[in-house]
Parts: sequence; structure tokens; C-alpha cells
Amino acid sequence: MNNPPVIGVLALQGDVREHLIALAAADAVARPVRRPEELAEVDALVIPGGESTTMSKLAVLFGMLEPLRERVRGGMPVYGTCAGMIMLADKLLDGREDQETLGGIDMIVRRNAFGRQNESFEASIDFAGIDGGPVEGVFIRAPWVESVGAEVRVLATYDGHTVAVRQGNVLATSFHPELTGDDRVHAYFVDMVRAGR
Ligand SMILES: NC(=O)CC[C@H](N)C(=O)O
Repeated sequence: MNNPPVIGVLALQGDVREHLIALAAADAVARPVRRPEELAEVDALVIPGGESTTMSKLAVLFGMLEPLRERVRGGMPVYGTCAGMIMLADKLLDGREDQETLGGIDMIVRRNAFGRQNESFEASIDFAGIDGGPVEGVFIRAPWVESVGAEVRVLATYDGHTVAVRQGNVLATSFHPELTGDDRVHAYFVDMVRAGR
């Protein structure tokens, strides 16, 4: 097997540690990324769950917004969970007025969409491209994808709402696979990164 890919976890805010552990379990070299110099050294990036408004503010404060946008535009593989999905949306509904996203997926995401109905819940999710049965999805004040462009593949839905999507090298889920001890979604992402090298 060739060298394991080096995958960063954006460590401005959110559940960074759980992603580092899940990525290591999926045979990647995982490390936190806070600064542009650290971003430059990784092959791919995970954007964790947390609070997207805070993450967006800290990205501006740490001078990370433009470097992140540039890497995403340049084709770096990225995976965003929950708040991370929000960060990857080209368009956002129910965001804060000054809230910035990186974009990367041609989709409209509604922030806190499930949260209005149910703050937090778990559900079995059939995930296209992942074998071995459904993955357990942990949803915490989760967004859903309201609509997608022609280039976007819908990988999973729950209750009629899109909760996992992929466009090229960019992957996003409304839920948190890093909290379940099941590393198949991270392994799927690591495979995407390997395939792109
Ligand atoms: N678990 C999460 O990441 C929640 C996301 C949060 N509701 C936000 O708007 O960023």
C-alpha cells in the first residue's frame, strides 16, 4: 500500500478530537489544522461539527477564510459534518447575516433545520457507496440540504430530506459519524483522498 494520506481536521472550534481518532482508525495520518502554514501541508481536510457561526468568525480572525476557499477551489478533498456541511454550502438559509461559508458544493443548506423539530436524535442511514448495512447517524441541531445542483450526488436521505452529498472531491453529511465508533464514512473519505492522488 502507498503512503497513508495526511488529512487535517480544521481545529478552530468543534469536535476535532473525535475526527482525529476516526481518521486514524481509517488508516490516515490525521492532524489538527489552525493556520495557513498547517493547511498547506495536508492532502485533505475534515471540517468538524460545532457551531458554524463561531467557526466562520474564527476563520476570519485566524486569516483562514481565503486560504481555505483557495484550497477548496483548487480541488483539495474536503469532508464536512454538520457545521462543516454548512461551511461547504454555496448558499445558506437561516444563517446569521454576517456568516461566511467556504462554498464547494452547489447546494442550498438550511441551518438548524432538524433542530427546530428535534434538538438531537439518532437514525439508521442507508449511505450509497458504503457497504455492510446502514450507518448510525447522530444529528445534533443538524442542517439539511434543501436543494442541489446537477453536479451533486445525493448519497443519503432521512425522512425525505437530503443528509449526505458529494460533488467531486467534496463530501458533506448533516450527521456526525465521528461520534459512533463506526469509521466507514471516514474510510469512504480516505478512499476518495487516495483515489485523487
Ligand atoms: N452539531 C452541529 O454541528 C450543529 C451545527 C449548528 N447548528 C450550526 O449552525 O453550526
